[in-house]
Amino acid sequence: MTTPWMEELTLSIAHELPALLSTVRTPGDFCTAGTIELALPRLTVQGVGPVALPLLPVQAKALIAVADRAPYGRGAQTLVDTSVRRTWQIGAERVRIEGAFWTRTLQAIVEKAAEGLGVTTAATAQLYKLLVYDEGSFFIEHRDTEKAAGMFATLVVALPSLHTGGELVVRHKGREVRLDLQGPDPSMAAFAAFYADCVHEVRPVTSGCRLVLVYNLVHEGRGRLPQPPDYEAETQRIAALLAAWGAGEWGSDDEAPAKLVYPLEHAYTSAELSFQALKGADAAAAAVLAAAAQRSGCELHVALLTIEESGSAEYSGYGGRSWRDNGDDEFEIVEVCNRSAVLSDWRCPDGAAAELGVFPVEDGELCPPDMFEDMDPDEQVFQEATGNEGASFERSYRRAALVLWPMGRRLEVISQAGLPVSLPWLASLARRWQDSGALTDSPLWQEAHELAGHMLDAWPDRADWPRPGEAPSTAARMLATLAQLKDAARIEAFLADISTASDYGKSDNKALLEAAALLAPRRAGVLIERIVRASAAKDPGACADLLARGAAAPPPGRPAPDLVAAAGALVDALPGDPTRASQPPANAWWRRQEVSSDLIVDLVTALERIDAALARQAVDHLLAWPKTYGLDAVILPAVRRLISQATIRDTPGVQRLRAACVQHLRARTAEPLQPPTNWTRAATLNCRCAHCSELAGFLRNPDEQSWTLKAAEAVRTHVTSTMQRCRCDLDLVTQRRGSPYSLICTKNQASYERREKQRREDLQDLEQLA
Ligand SMILES: O=C(O)CCC(=O)C(=O)O
Ligand SMILES: [Fe+2]
Repeated sequence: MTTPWMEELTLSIAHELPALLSTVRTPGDFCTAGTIELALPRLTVQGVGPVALPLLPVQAKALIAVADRAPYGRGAQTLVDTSVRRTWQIGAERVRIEGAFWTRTLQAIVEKAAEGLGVTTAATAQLYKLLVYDEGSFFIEHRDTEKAAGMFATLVVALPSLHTGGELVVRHKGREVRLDLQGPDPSMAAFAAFYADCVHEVRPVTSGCRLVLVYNLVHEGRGRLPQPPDYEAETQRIAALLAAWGAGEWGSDDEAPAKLVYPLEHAYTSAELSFQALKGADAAAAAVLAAAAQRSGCELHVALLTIEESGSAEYSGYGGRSWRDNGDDEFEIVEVCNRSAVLSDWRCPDGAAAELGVFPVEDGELCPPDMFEDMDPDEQVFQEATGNEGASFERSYRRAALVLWPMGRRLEVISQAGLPVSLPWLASLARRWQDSGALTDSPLWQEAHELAGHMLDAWPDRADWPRPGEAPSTAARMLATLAQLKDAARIEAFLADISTASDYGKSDNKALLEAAALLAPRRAGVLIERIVRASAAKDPGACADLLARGAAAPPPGRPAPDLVAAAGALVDALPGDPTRASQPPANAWWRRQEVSSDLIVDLVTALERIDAALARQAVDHLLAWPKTYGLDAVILPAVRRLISQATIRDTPGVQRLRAACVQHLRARTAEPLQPPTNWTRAATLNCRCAHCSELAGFLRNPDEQSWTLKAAEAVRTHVTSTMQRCRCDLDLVTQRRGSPYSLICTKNQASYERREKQRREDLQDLEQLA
């Protein structure tokens, strides 16, 4: 529902969100942490001397020997109480830390800390103490007292020293961060900084020794002390906006975008993309959006946005908005004809990669929708005009973007991304549901059921056409997943739907029947009949395979589908009789495949199991149209296979086909078969030109074995092709001597040899069949 004022403003949420975010410019939080490369400094402690890093246990002992028990402040007093604070301290005046790189390292730490805290004015770090935490040391929750004028935060730098435990926990306004300040490597130092009014504690060290330098971060100059950036008001307004979006108050699901894509300002490569690596205003926007998304039930990711555009351009020597192409020519863009926008390389707020794949960006999802109008493309190429085409251009933009959607529309977003994304997603839900052993009322199943519903609503007419060979189609993968989920309602809807789709193929059959087995046999039969009616004319082989599989033993514990009607539909659509209405139109865009013996085997096997009368009718048809169902090419190979199967061998249909083959073979074996007694050979040629007539005379001549045709190449080629077309009993050799060359033709008895081979095969077949 749209409220009246929204109609007036005609603003979309894709305008409103960036407007609110535009005031959020400074990143920063109450606490920040990081690691930095550390060129080892020279650390000297009065009473101990030089201290090696990483810290050695003997030197930890030596440090403790010269250290004091650290006190804690209570009101104006400082007290030592090892039940409140148990750690060792060495005052700054007894610690020297130097080295060629140290000043630079500390400077970099202070800069990073200041940025993380959102401090834009200059800050310096003053060493306060060196703290040594041996096993069992800790510091309970406290706030630091202001130890120097202008101090606004505490900076802790952990020096390389092996230990476990000792995490620093910082709390502020109901939020908490827990930091393990142990560099990942001895050449790294970890640091943390937090505003002075934050409550913090150090958890007990459970082994080893924790060694930290504590600094006061001091504000230079006059003016108000830095404060943690507070975008609470913005966060609240954005959270309210997002909540309204999720509740449909910015328009129904059809009107309001399902997701929002907010491009960032800085450039990031795919490798460096993460919430943690965002800079400046990007980091600020991400932090506010992350908090607002969490409060309003939205999911937030960062991803790479790629926009590609192409269209027409014009050569322009003058003004206007134009770009200089690498040469001297100037072009102006006339019209953007194609635009594609996709998201990839997803990351979660916690830094993990999200396996989401490539998502399209739909109209109305970019924030703001016109953001690319003023932006320079990352790449732009102009193509000069050619003879029949005007000048054109291609360009692309690449930006990191924050992407969010209401949790309630997540499945819609995934299905909107298309089958390459939604199908694996559904399969993973199904697998997880099956592994969990849960029932169909579990949330996981419901989620899968809902996603499948979205996918069926958007199922493409031809999911993946043309389809690569025998790979299972997307339809088959969908059906297998629905069968895994035992989702009878969606299977039913899907089978009713794909029955008219033109991309059904043989490789779908297994999945199709496994899914159909979850339906009532009668209903399964009706749906299978529809599929056969829609596909039999185009692919009778696939339909025959479907019926043969369906008529075979059903999966254990499942009734067989009722296939009589589907079988009838296939028999009606069998190819052959050109007067049948079910025959494909002459202008069909597909070409029917040749009838194969597979079709006959499947057809007869299926029909003999499903309905004897239909089997009889089908066999009548096969024998009535020998041009389509050639006895030698199709029927005989099928019969050989059919009689090798004990369960089908003796059925009436197979017996009739066998009898027809036997009759055909007997007739052929009765014909006389003798080798030629002289040089006369068959001379029925399909050309009467002078050369071919001369050839015919030679073939008929009982006394001539060889003939030489000395003629130009064109003539030799022509006569050769006649001989090949008419399968003359001749061996050919070209004699490359003299001009023109000569074609020497020598008679053989190839046709007799072919017949003789055929005879041997026929006799073998007869022995097997009769
Ligand atoms: O050891 C730390 O990480 C913090 C120490 C601390 O809180 C303090 O010295 O006040
Ligand atoms: Fe402290």
